[in-house]
Amino acid sequence: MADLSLAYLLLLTPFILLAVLFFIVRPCPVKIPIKNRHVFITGGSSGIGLALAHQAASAGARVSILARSQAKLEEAKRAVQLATGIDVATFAADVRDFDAVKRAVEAAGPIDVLVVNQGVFVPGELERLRLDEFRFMIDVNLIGSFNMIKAVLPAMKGRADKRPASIALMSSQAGQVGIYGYTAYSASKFGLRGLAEALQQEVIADNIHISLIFPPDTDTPGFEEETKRRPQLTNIIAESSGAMKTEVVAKKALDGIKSGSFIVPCSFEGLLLSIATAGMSPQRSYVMAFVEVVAIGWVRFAALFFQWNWYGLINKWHAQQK
Ligand SMILES: NC(=O)C1=CN([C@@H]2O[C@H](COP(=O)(O)OP(=O)(O)OC[C@H]3O[C@@H](n4cnc5c(N)ncnc54)[C@H](OP(=O)(O)O)[C@@H]3O)[C@@H](O)[C@H]2O)C=CC1
Ligand SMILES: CCCCCCCCCCCCCCCC(=O)[C@@H](N)CO
Repeated sequence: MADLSLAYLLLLTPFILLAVLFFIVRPCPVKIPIKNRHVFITGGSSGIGLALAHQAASAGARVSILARSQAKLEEAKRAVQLATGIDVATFAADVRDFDAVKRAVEAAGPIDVLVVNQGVFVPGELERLRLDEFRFMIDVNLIGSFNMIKAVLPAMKGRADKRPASIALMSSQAGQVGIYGYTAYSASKFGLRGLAEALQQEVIADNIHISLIFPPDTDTPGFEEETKRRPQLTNIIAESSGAMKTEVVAKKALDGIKSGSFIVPCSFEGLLLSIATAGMSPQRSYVMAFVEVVAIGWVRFAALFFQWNWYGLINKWHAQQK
């Protein structure tokens, strides 16, 4: 009799766990509507940002894009107009210049979905990177994101439309695990995670929801430039997660934003990496929370195998250099 109830309890454990998680996941699940809302994308003139502009416009959003080069902005505007028949608003500003950003944001009007996507990457070993190169990455990727969010928040909080709003940050898988050749880049992208976790607590009462997107290598114009000077070992290690098409990454990102997900992986390896690095991040989905709780030990085991493999590759590479 006692044996039988023990067996029942064991069988029931996953369901009990699922039920508990259903009630405790916070912040609560949310959907972010895109149609007829103002989506503002930084770095929207190229690569992932431009693909996002296309897809958001097709989904019926009012789209604004911001970047430095007026010429690239105009070209992007024409491309979206040609493909979708929709006009996007363009703003030329450098995210490092808070006053310029503030002026652009004020001219654009209240924003419902901010996608902080601008980013620069200069790969190279710390010893070889120049001082201005690592500062450049921290300034554009991290400080620039602070500037954008600080400029956008007041009007976003005061929006007339009280429906859920979103701030999405474009990190990278190199913002979940440090990778050879990416000291400064990884630091800038890891920084976004701290910013995102803390900010979510600060803005939840205003019905604003944060998403952090973690793409692997993606075939953008920026990436094409990067590969010209990427250290061989960076290439070898990054190949663990392959390369993705820009449109696919943009779709994953937009779906993640719409579903209000805090962590947004873009591929299967990305999903494993997100479980391995779940840490103390919020998780709104009780199903994903269940997967994390059940799988985390084995995924950590897999992660240690990746490290074993990477250090093996590094060793081999150095042996070949001799
Ligand atoms: N491609 C990849 O392999 C991956 C990319 N990512 C991240 O995704 C994001 C987009 O990357 P990707 O599409 O490849 O980039 P691209 O280089 O193709 O485009 C970058 C965009 O950001 C803009 N930008 C750059 N610097 C500034 C600045 N200081 N102020 C305002 N705008 C700026 C650029 O316009 P302009 O130069 O005119 O300012 C351009 O619109 C980045 O944050 C990147 O780190 C993450 C993982 C992988
Ligand atoms: C169980 C654990 C599974 C782990 C799989 C891990 C794979 C990690 C590979 C990291 C690749 C980083 C690419 C960065 C791309 C990027 O941001 C640059 N292209 C700059 O744009």
